[in-house]
Amino acid sequence: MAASARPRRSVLYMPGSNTRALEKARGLPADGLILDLEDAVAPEAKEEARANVIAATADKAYGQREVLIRINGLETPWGMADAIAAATAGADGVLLPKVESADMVRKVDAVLKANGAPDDLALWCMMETPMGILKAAEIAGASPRLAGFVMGTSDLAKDLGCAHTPLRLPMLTALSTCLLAARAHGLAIVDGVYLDLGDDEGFADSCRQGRELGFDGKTLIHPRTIGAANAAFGPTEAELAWARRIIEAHAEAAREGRGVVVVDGKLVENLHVESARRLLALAGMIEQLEAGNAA
Ligand SMILES: CC(C)(COP(=O)(O)OP(=O)(O)OC[C@H]1O[C@@H](n2cnc3c(N)ncnc32)[C@H](O)[C@@H]1OP(=O)(O)O)[C@@H](O)C(=O)NCCC(=O)NCCSC(=O)C[C@H](O)C(=O)O
Ligand SMILES: [Mg+2]
Repeated sequence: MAASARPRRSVLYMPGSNTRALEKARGLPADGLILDLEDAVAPEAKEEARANVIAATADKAYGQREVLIRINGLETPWGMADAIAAATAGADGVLLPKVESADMVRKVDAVLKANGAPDDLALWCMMETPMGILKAAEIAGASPRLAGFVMGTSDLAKDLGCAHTPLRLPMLTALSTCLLAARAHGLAIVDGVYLDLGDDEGFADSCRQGRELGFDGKTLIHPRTIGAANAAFGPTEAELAWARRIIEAHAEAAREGRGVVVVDGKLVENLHVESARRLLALAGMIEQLEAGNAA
């Protein structure tokens, strides 16, 4: 499954054990939600968290927000039961942690299929270990169900032994490797979390960097950061105006038999027009999503 085109500017994690957060997310302006059964949930709360998450997704109360369930790995005591429960929970996708091989993806895919998962249930992979990063291309092509990658920069920093600095210089190779693999296979890709909830400026810089690198959006740990992520990864009015201008100017040039045109001193070719059309389409989808969620 190539990633469906939809806004993924802000994707908020919440622990499946936190019923207040699961409830609160119904009214939050995040494009996507990750209902977590893995690292945010203590071992003694795993069963209860699974039941909470299944109840929350069965309710269909998250509107048009994209809902992913992050299960525990199949090698853990909870992973198999999580995958079986998630198969028919009504979520948009299942997010598999610490993926290190195509085989891991195929095993979960098989469990989902054997347990009645609909064909359009997407599979997403956390990219967060050195081996996973080295195998990114193989993982990205592992299953037709695969729709996207989520960067797990906290686990990655731990395993690399590198500093988790605001602009992530020590992880840039890993981020870019996953971007290359995801885009080569038509997958979506969402950036990792920013851990310092008191550092708004650092958060904004990190979003800007993520967008420049090519990520579709950012994973978040607290609702207070949703607005800034939506602003950083959404098109600005100036970008939309430019997109409309170059589409028009290029169409005019084409009518005159020319393939390129110069607008405000900048060369515009067909590839720029394609990007401009994609941006306008994203803006339309954002408008629709926000209207749907506000209704
Ligand atoms: C970090 C938190 C523990 C803070 O929680 P809390 O103390 O409750 O914060 P606030 O009092 O400021 O909350 C204000 C209201 O917002 C709601 N809230 C808070 N967080 C969330 C959330 N994530 N989703 C939905 N709603 C949320 C509170 O309930 C308050 O509501 P109200 O009662 O109406 O006032 C907490 O934010 C938290 O648990 N965050 C998520 C942590 C998490 O999921 N971590 C795991 C994912 S990160 C990861 O694993 C990355 C990856 O794997 C890697 O390796 O990098
Ligand atoms: Mg992790």
